[in-house]
Amino acid sequence: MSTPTIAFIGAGNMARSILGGLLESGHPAGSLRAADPFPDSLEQLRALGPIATFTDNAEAARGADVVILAVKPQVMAEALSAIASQVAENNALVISIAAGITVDSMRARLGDGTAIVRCMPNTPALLGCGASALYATGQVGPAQRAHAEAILGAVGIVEWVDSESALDAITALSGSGPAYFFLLMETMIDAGVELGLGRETATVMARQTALGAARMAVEGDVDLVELRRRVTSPGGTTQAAVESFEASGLRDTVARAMTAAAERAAEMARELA
Ligand SMILES: NC(=O)C1=CN([C@@H]2O[C@H](COP(=O)(O)OP(=O)(O)OC[C@H]3O[C@@H](n4cnc5c(N)ncnc54)[C@H](OP(=O)(O)O)[C@@H]3O)[C@@H](O)[C@H]2O)C=CC1
Ligand SMILES: O=C(O)[C@@H]1CCC=N1
Repeated sequence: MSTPTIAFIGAGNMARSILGGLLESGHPAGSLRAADPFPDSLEQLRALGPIATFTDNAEAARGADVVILAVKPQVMAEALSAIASQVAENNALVISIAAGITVDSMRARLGDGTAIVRCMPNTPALLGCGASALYATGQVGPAQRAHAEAILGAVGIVEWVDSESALDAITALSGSGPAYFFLLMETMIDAGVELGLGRETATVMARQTALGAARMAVEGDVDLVELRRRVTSPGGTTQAAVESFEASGLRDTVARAMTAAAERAAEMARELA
């Protein structure tokens, strides 16, 4: 597979993590560029490697094989208009990581024939352990598909989905998901403090417990129910806690929260169309 020239439009958190992963995986810096109106963000990217940077989106997109849209949904329309003619000229693959920006709304600004991949990554991409779901339009060829998979694969696992609407559910699960785990950890720390622990001790123990649990969930091939069973001694402390969670409706609470996230993704798609 030839090395594609990749242009990032938007040089914020997600661009930084994906670009950093590409450099670490051996992608040559000379084939990477980025644009952002704010020089400070560009400087942070240049600290990762000698990439070309621009304050003009069209200049960054000129001649690129892949253009990655890593801006907030609210500025997407402006960014799409800026890159449209460069994308058409070069038959570039456009990858959008923005929540709630549909293929249709991108096509309206880029043209119907544009090869588009919509992607939903997550912030653990910063550490190379992200989870990204990808959806490709019919215009995306096999080589472009392989490029998209290699780019997001540089910062974690990649799953293809075969319907665009699945991305709303993915956003609710893994896109927003890291925040759910952080919230649970915050509440565990607060509860530990209520039970008499110092905040520092509670924080250290909660963080390491999350790390240990996550590694057990991912690294072994034991299913989650069995892993939970192994912690739960009959009539013991874990059973008391889990019964309390179940009685409080934890499963419904999580399902309602994820439904709210998925509905918000669909609503953003309508607002930003
Ligand atoms: N954060 C997350 O957990 C996830 C985010 N996403 C999606 O990723 C996208 C980027 O998010 P994130 O990296 O967190 O956001 P950031 O705000 O960190 O990055 C966006 C960058 O784009 C810059 N920018 C603003 N206007 C323009 C413009 N017209 N042209 C080019 N660049 C511009 C911003 O500058 P300034 O900040 O100064 O405005 C900022 O540096 C969003 O669409 C989001 O939906 C997807 C999955 C997970
Ligand atoms: O909260 C958001 O809208 C973005 C998308 C997924 C994570 N952050």
